[in-house]
Amino acid sequence: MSNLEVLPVGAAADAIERHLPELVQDNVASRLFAQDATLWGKDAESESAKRLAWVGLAESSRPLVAEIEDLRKSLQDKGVSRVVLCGMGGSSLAPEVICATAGVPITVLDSSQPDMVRASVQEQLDQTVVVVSSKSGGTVETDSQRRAFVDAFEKAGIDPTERIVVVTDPGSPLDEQSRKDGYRVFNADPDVGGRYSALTAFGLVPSGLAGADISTLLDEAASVTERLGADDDSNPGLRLGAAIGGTQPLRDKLVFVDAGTEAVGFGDWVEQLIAESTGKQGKGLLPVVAGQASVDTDGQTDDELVVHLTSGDPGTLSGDAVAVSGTLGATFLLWEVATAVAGRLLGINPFDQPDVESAKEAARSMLESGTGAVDDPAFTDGSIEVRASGDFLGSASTAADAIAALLREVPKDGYLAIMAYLDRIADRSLADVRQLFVRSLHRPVTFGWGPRFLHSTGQYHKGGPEFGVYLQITTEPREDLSVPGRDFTFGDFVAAQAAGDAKVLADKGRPVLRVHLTDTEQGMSDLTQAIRTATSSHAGSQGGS
Ligand SMILES: O=P(O)(O)OC[C@H]1O[C@](O)(CO)[C@@H](O)[C@@H]1O
Repeated sequence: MSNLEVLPVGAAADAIERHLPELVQDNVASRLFAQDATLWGKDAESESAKRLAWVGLAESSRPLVAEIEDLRKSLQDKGVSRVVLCGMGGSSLAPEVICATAGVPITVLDSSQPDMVRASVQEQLDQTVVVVSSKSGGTVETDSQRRAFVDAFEKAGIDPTERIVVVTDPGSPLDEQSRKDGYRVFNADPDVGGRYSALTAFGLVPSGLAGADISTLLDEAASVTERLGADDDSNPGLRLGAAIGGTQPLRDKLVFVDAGTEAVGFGDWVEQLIAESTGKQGKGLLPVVAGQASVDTDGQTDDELVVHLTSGDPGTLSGDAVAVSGTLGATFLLWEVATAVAGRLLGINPFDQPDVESAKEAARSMLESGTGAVDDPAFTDGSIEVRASGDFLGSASTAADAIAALLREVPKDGYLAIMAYLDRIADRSLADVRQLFVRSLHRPVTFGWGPRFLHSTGQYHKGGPEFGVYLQITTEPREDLSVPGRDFTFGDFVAAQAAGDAKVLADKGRPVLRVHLTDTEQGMSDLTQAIRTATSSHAGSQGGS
């Protein structure tokens, strides 16, 4: 495989032709690799100045390799071979892709859903090392997961400081407390933001401990650093940035299709990078992670650009699309450059996430007051409680009618976001409903597991264009779980996160339908049936298939 290829057709090719001369003339690539913070305008300068060190990680992360490999060996000598990663968004998405692509096992716990936490905490503790990753050290999901593991190790008579490794920024509350308590701490480069941190300790420590070849990953990024920093119209980073951020009219939905890439689950990583970097000030690009679903590309809409993730020859491309191939390390760096370039073309700061805090604040206040997550349902249909913001429900009295009413709210340039606060391993079949909605709506449909998506597309939902419509799915945990040392349980917390996010969206006037499953198994079956009924009636009403 070549180490990096960007092949555009249609609107993507036009965008490159239109923008490349200026990007080259303005020395955007060389300035980016010189960490020039002025590339995104005055307002973005102070944030950008402390968020550009990712351009040099292929070299600056090199010393970590030996440290991580030594630690892996010493753990293996003690029979510790199971790696669990506790972290959200940029603190866990890259290791998940690196390990899946390398075919090495890792358990990524990026949820506050009690059943998921319990499953991770209870399994093979005697063989487990836990990496607790948090740049800020303040993410409540990660802190709660850490507390659960410390408690479990202590109850099993295992010294937590022997089995928990911390990755965080120097000087974070987590850094100071962990060092004081005697934990092994890896500090990450503080001048790299979470979603750009794939090649920092956040990406390398958990992946290296799990057995991935992190030295080669850095070699792959190093091999393309010169090309990506060149003020040249063959620069794949400039080309991809122009393709995704410079179409006219803007194709602001990027449909990521797995077209043979060897990078397993790459869409989930690039989704956070693009959504959280560009979705703000009412603008942004919405990643739609379609996997291998051709239904998303059969009826490409005029605001979609298809991104084929390939491992080489993409075959004959049609429509408005771009094919991208490359080694994993090279492709991480390519997309980071492309997102920074697209941010310049879109006129936004690609390094802040101003709207994420609003949902965290809403969740905190609900936890403290113990209200909000339990407002009365509009009605209950069997095992499904139905709540809605706004008055779109009308006379709906069944879950199917409520969903059909929500579908009628999707604007012609809008999208539907499904946000499922369930166990993404045990309940993974629920993700299949996305395609039913795509077939019926013929509009982009995203599916995110909660609370994981809050650290990815969540910024876009709240700060991006106001044409989203939201279906939130929550459930009663099979069994709740306390958070040691806190006055709330994981069940309280995930309910408050869902209610808080729904409130922030509703306060922005967005249509939000909240379906709560009072029994997970029965509820998933009833909900899937209701979705089938609603999507077929919606398709019928549109004269569609
Ligand atoms: O690494 P931290 O500080 O726990 O943050 C986790 C994630 O939450 C966010 O800060 C907000 O979603 C992301 O940018 C980040 O990757």
